[in-house]
Amino acid sequence: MSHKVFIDGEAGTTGLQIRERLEKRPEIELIRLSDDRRKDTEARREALNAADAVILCLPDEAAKEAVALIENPDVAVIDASTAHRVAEGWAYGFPEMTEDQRDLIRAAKRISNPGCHATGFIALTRPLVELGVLPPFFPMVATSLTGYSGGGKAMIAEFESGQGRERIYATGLTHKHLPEMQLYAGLETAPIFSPTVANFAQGLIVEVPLHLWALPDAPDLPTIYNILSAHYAGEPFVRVASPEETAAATSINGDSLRDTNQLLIHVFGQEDGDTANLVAVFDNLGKGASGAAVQNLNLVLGLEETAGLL
Ligand SMILES: NC(=O)C1=CN([C@@H]2O[C@H](COP(=O)(O)OP(=O)(O)OC[C@H]3O[C@@H](n4cnc5c(N)ncnc54)[C@H](OP(=O)(O)O)[C@@H]3O)[C@@H](O)[C@H]2O)C=CC1
Ligand SMILES: CC(=O)N[C@@H](CCC(=O)OP(=O)(O)O)C(=O)O
Repeated sequence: MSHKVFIDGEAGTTGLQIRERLEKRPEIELIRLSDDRRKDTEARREALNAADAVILCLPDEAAKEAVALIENPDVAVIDASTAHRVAEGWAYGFPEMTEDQRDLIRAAKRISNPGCHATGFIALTRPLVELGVLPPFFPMVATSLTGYSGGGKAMIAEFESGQGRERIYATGLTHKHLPEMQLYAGLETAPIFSPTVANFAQGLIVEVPLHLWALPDAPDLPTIYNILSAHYAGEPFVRVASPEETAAATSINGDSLRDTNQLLIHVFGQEDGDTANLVAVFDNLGKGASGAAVQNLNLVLGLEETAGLL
């Protein structure tokens, strides 16, 4: 049986990578609009209502408009934008987050694809909050190093023209991923979050440093490792590096998982030390966007979760 899928925003950075992952799959029939019709409201309305699933790879306002154009109750929507990440009635598209999240996604008609930075932060913290090792009131700090494709077509053009400069941004401490980071990590306050965009195309490293001594029960490093490693055991796309692998990783390149849907976690620190640095490495356009969207699509269409993904 073939499944009709429409990617609204197919010509953009995220959309293009989703198309590349889907067009090789015989069980998926892509509904496509010609270049002169891809922003035409009536053409989009028709495509949005004719699909079994649609993936929105649009700016927030256009994503909201697309959802409003859908009248067919059978259409499943996966929104890659920030528009619905903490909205009522939308399932958060991070299947590995908790035990029941995968089933929530399978049953949902409205799925929000997580933000790239948020994916790393939540992956590192939610299992610890869930088990009470990280209390919800704990003041958190996170940084991120992202490839420039995270800024879409405009930022790609800036860096590829040679004009792009590495920089910290979101300096007002109001990054658009803060609400989803707080909500889905299970925290009472948002983290202080400082991202850096660097001169490589695709990849992301999120870091969450922790003073273990300041946590209520002062857990040691092996406790943190064991919780994360048990939480992600058996996951096809999220892996916690063994202590030996982490000890050997004296530096990490931002683009080391480029073109995959993998997310690799390191728990850095000394076994008997009282500080830790939790690190998540992945592709901002893989597990941080397009790969994650395809994983969610597979779930919502009842297909093999790993189909078409590395
Ligand atoms: N890049 C990334 O790493 C990530 C991006 N996202 C999110 O995914 C969404 C898309 O981002 P990204 O792919 O980077 O952005 P791009 O700017 O690369 O692509 C956006 C696409 O949407 C098209 N578009 C804009 N308005 C409309 C409209 N009204 N109707 C139809 N098409 C429209 C644009 O057309 P045109 O080509 O004419 O400009 C463009 O092709 C955003 O919400 C972004 O926040 C999420 C996670 C990661
Ligand atoms: C380099 C850069 O600008 N990156 C974007 C994140 C892209 C992304 O994942 O966020 P959305 O899905 O929420 O758009 C940013 O930090 O705002």
